[in-house]
Amino acid sequence: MADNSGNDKPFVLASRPDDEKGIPYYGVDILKKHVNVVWYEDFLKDKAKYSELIQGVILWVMAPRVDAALLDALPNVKVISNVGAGVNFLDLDLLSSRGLKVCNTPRILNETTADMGMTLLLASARRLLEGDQMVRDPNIKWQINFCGRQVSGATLGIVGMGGIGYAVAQRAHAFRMNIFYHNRTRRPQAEEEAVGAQYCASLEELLPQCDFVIIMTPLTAETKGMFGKKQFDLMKPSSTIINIARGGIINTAALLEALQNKTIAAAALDVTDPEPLPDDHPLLKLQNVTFTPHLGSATVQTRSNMMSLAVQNLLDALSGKPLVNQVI
Ligand SMILES: O=CC(=O)O
Repeated sequence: MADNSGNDKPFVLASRPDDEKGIPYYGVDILKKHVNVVWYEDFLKDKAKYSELIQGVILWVMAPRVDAALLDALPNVKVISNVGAGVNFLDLDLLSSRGLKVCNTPRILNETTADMGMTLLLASARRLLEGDQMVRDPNIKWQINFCGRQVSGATLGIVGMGGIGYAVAQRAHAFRMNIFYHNRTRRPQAEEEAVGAQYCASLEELLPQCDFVIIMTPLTAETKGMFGKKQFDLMKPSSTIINIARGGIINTAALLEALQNKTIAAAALDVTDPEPLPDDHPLLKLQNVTFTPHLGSATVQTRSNMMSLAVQNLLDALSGKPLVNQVI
């Protein structure tokens, strides 16, 4: 492509590294090797300079926000390339009505995200953060009889048996957990001896049996608010809910009530609705909730791989090559 930069790399819009959701330094290096980066803030300051040049947008942790106003200002944009698997935050109808391609980076984050799912499960079960606080804080009495909940041999329910769900099941199997799963379609591979998960056709069947329930399903119109009062009422009072998918799958008010009323024992949340939670949100006051700030795929190795794949997707889309990771 001819441009005024003295090279043939396409111009691509992205979020600046010092933004809250900006690209980290290792991502910037990968990006700059292959494209001319226009930082979103620079674009906002001088739209006339960049509008016509920009052919693609790289989305890092859902930023920058792609809406009709942005697309109106980018007449030559052809592809939106997401560094991540879930694209629930994009208006796919709008993007397809404008003839744009959307790509994502599924699969390469499965193992890392499953590691995080198990990390949250273990941390919540064994009260890791409360124990850490107890050791550090001179105002909290050090006590050796500070018990958590048993993981080995306990029963895990996996809601959403895609690639990440399967990787969680493999890890849970190594912990000798009994595994149940619920998925729109049955996954025979998960039921084989190597993992030994048992299928439940409904949440009604799955939830009452489980000590831990981990949510791994994408956020769609069908899964939005999938966990509300009715589902928490079906869970054991000693059970823990873990969400490493999207905050909106759980009704936040119902979760708060379930935790406050001891309908369930604990929660471990990598994602919330809203995200982040406002500083004064009552969930933040509860000791039996373990939080992480949407870190499912957050290792430098995996996030670098995701960035490389997203850039490759973008370049393929611009050069008209067949797309492996095309959402629309
Ligand atoms: O949340 C992260 C992703 O969708 O990849």
